[in-house]
Amino acid sequence: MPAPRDATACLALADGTIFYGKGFGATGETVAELVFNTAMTGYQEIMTDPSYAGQVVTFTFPHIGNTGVTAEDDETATPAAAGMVVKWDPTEPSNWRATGELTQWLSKVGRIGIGGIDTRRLTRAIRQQGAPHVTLAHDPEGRFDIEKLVARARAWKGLVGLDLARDVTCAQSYRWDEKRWAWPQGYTRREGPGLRVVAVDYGAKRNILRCLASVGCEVTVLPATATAEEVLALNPEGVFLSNGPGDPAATGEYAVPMIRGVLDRDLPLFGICLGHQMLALALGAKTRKMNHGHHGANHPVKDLTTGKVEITSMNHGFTVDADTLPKGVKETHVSLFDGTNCGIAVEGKPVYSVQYHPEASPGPQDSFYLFERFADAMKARRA
Ligand SMILES: NC(=O)CC[C@H](N)C(=O)O
Repeated sequence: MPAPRDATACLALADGTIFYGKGFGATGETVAELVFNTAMTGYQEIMTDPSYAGQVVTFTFPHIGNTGVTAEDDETATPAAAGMVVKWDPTEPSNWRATGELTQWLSKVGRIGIGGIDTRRLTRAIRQQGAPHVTLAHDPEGRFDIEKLVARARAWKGLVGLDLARDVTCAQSYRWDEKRWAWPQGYTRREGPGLRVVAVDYGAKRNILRCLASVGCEVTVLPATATAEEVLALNPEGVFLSNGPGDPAATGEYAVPMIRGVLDRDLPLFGICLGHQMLALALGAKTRKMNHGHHGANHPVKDLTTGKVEITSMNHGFTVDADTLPKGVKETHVSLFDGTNCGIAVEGKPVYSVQYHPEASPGPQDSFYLFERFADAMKARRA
């Protein structure tokens, strides 16, 4: 199919399918895995979630841009997602919190956007093919060498075996001292008692650190490659393993020895998403790549202990294989969409993790209790 005359951007899938559209944001080319996210809000939080490194995000919700952008919604300093695909041209912002426009912000942060795409057709292709490899190109002159773009997508090796946490982690350890809180409506912030938590940063979202602070944690953040000795030298009362991009098995090469060293000390330990997957690996389980993963803000998850269902925020393309969980480790949560594992706990110990995002951002806050559980475990240990 020849490029339509007004096309200024192009999305080339590795199987040769081409989508033309209108470019916005940065110009140039990027190669990545293509996923879709079904959240109706929170495009800025999604674009700045470090877990999206190596991925281009298709937004299935059509009104993108309508709340503009504000630095308050950045989940990290520089966005990790490689680019964004939307149905319409981004909408003009109309929101009191907006300090800027999505398109200008995207240019500033050097990420490519493409609008005018049949995102329903594209989403079906993602579901059928399994998150495809793509090249996204934006050229205001509309010059696209389609063969080259497809060849580049085909040549890319993909996320399996790729450790990206090293790229997005903090360069140095730091104390989380922001005085902004995050908790569900009606919740009263817990003052003190200053629970000493070490959070290992594999690409941590800021709202996780805010949630920890909101339940009374004093958080020191350490880079992804921190060793057990470095973590324990800070005399933590609890250790947190963050979310992050890439293949957990690749990241596990350095994370697993650290986690095992911490597990030996019987400290409360809590992990989210990549942190969940790496805790599972450290306990001896296996992870695998999913077809197209889970990316959205309305995923039902069942708590197998209480029978309650929570609506959760999700963003993962790998999953823990529950059949490989060793004795003494129980499955605590499952996805009601496809039955995949959504949580584990070590029996009799305050060591647990979840595949989804209790910090929301964006999404519902049903699962905030997990942060309180972590704080309670540390307090119980003190007592
Ligand atoms: N949000 C995350 O931490 C994602 C974890 C992992 N990179 C995955 O895609 O499954």
